Amino acid sequence: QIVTPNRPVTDPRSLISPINPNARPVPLDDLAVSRGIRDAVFSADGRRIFISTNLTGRFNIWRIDASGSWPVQLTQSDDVQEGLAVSPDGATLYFMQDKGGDEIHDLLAVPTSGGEPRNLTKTDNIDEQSPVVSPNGRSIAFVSKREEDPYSDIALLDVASGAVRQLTHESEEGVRWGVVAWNEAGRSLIAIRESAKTMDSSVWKIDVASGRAVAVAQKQGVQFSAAGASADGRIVAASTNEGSGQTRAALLDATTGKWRWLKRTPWEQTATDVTPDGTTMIVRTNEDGRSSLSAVDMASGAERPLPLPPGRNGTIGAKAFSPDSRHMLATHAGADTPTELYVVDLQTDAEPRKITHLAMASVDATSLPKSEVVTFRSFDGTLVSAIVTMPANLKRDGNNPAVVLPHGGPTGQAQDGFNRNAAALASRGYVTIAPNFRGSTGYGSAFQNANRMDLGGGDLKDVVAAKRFLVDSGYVDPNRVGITGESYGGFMALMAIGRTPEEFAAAVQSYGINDWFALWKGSEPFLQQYQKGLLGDPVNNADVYKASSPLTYLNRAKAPLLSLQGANDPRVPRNQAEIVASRLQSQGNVVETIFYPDEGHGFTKREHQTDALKRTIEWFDRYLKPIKNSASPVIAR
Ligand SMILES: CSCC[C@H](NC=O)C(=O)N[C@@H](Cc1ccccc1)C(=O)O
Repeated sequence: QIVTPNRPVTDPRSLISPINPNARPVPLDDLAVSRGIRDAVFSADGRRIFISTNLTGRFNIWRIDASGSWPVQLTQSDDVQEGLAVSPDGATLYFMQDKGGDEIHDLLAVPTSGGEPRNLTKTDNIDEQSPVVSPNGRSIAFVSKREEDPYSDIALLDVASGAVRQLTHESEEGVRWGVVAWNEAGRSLIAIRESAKTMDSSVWKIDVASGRAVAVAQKQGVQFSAAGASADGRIVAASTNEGSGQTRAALLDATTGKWRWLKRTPWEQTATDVTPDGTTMIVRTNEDGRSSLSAVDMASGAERPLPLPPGRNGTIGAKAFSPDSRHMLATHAGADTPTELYVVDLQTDAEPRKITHLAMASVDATSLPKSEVVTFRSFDGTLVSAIVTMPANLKRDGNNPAVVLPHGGPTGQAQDGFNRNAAALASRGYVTIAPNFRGSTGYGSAFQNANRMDLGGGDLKDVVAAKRFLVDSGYVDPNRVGITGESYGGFMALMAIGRTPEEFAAAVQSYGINDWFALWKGSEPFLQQYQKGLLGDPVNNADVYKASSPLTYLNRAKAPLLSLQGANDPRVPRNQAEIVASRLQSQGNVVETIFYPDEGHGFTKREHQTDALKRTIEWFDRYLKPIKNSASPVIAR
């Protein structure tokens, strides 16, 4: 049994389908057309906000007045544009862009008044990401990774000449650097160095002139991160999992090494941002998938909760603040509330101002199903939490269909925000459950590491325990439960139909892993290190790779499978889905595979998002819902 934050176990019979005369299936086109946000920043004078959003079906950059206005489109492209950063003189907006989801980004610049974007890097085999502009506007710090390297570095771009200087010189496989903030009026940078293999991370201060890097917080087996520093660079807004294994935020005195902790909580607490004046640290507390924000005075340590409604709350972008440090951009979402952008006043308790209206009018809290966080004991007694989205107007008669939604990563977490699949399914009568199986983040390092060398073992048993929790509620028919997920969630769906063929009656997997060894051979070197961290060395641990691969169990699969796959996916390439399809076809199983052109790891183009959502719902309707006028399900089991 793995120790996680103590919380009460939920009685499955306490789940209740509410009576709601307004409840109706949310139109799938309306759900798919409801826009998302990838990034947002204030302009240099604080009067405007730049947002990367897909109003047109493509993630381009739009400009609005900070007081609220009709959005003006600044850039257009079929490719995703994000990583926004504004020059201090307010004239230029920097951003990053890849090609068809290939994850090899360039840095670009566009005049904030509009005009032709200029490609600043133009490198086909170097990924340049996450620009952060120096206080004098002359340099841009960014993360740079050559395609063939198993590590990434920080580099500086001289804005006037376009010359690039490498600031760090990493040599350890699987290590990547990240820029946190410019410090000491531009003389130094605060940076993070993290290992994809061990997940250790450390905080560094880098002298910009000499490139000399000094560790501010570093220890083997420990994660340290930082969000920024006070104006004099002395107090660092930091987080660490040292000791308990659970992440805690603190104010770290970089000169004495002394940590000043916030009030204790068993839940994951992370320093996410520091205001430009260096006085206030923003902290996000993630209580079992529900996150809240607070502002902490960096001199006194006094903490003040920010008045966002319960749900999934966070800051957005590398620079979430107005230049006067008074206002902050935050996102809020809930099961019945699609993600929107808010301006929070850090000096008053005024209600945050919603400045986007991204959702269609029909995607609205009066008709959308609600969620609740539940906890159950898994096979070995370990506490596992999950987000249940419950349809309205169900009878507790054990006849309803359900779908389990495992998340990606595996180092990730299902959170109590807006989930398109959950909203579409639950508004059509499916009970959904998104379990935080072992391997998830948010419950401490012992839980996070508990599926290493055992992918699709104990974590799959947690997923099956989530299904049984729903069945024990009395609402769900155990023979009408499906499973769907993306990436690692797709892997879970494949593993589930192969290893536990009696449990799931239909599956939809999106860009999931089928064969870890084949994936490792074709992966770029940095991802190879992440995989080594999860499964060990592929040659010495060939048996672990085999035992953890769905391919090993597909001969036992019975459930009809729909696979959705980006044709350009650089993380889980299309041949993973092709091999699943040919194996299942040769066995006579029902299998259908759809490839989306110009898409990488995740579908970003509206027509593909719409198609994927519609096919997913149709698949489950076909295989999990009873034939009209008949009591038996469509598939013979
Ligand atoms: C430090 S690299 C992290 C990779 C990332 N994991 C996040 O938790 C990721 O891309 N995971 C994929 C699954 C995957 C795992 C290993 C190799 C390729 C893909 C995901 O999105 O679930």
